[in-house]
Amino acid sequence: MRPYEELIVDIPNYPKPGVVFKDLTPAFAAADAFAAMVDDLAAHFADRVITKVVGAEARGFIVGAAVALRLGAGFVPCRKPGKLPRTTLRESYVLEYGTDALEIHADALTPDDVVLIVDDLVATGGTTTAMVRLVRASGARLVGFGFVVELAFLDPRAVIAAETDAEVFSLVAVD
Ligand SMILES: O=P(O)(O)OC[C@H]1O[C@H](OP(=O)(O)OP(=O)(O)O)[C@H](O)[C@@H]1O
Ligand SMILES: Nc1ncnc2[nH]cnc12
Repeated sequence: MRPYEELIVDIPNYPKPGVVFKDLTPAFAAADAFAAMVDDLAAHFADRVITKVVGAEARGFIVGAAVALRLGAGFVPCRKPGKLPRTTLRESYVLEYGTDALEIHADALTPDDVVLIVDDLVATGGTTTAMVRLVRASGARLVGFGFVVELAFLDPRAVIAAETDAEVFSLVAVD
């Protein structure tokens, strides 16, 4: 078992009844576990020339920025509405426990960029779908997805496959 796996804590009925929340903060806080997580994600994509990692507020920033550093790529944030100061593109999405929208700076990616989307967790695939659409609208080329946790029982791969054939890689699958 990799060191981060045993540090992911299940919180039943958070943030609402019926949801089992996967708390990754202990795995971020342990230096060896955090390093292993970032190294395992980066290693999987190390043979690709990735120019930008795209990640979503807020937990996607923690993993995404670290993976970007390991890959020698830049990091581009997707933020909740109203947080980015310049002209943005916006996409709405549905969460396991609500709805929201994400924005990206309109000039953050160019058609020359090769993009990896990174997040701590994929559940319904709603957040990921919004990021795919923002990357596409930016004109960049999406090559893959790296997730720490995939809630496979929600079948996010089917949702992602409806958008793109880019590779999906997860470190921990929850069936
Ligand atoms: O696949 P989905 O159903 O879209 O869910 C996955 C998203 O949910 C969490 O973020 P959340 O929106 O809770 O925001 P946070 O990172 O600010 O806590 C997680 O970090 C993913 O981005
Ligand atoms: N079950 C869950 N645990 C942690 N983050 C989430 N984001 C969406 N669903 C989640």
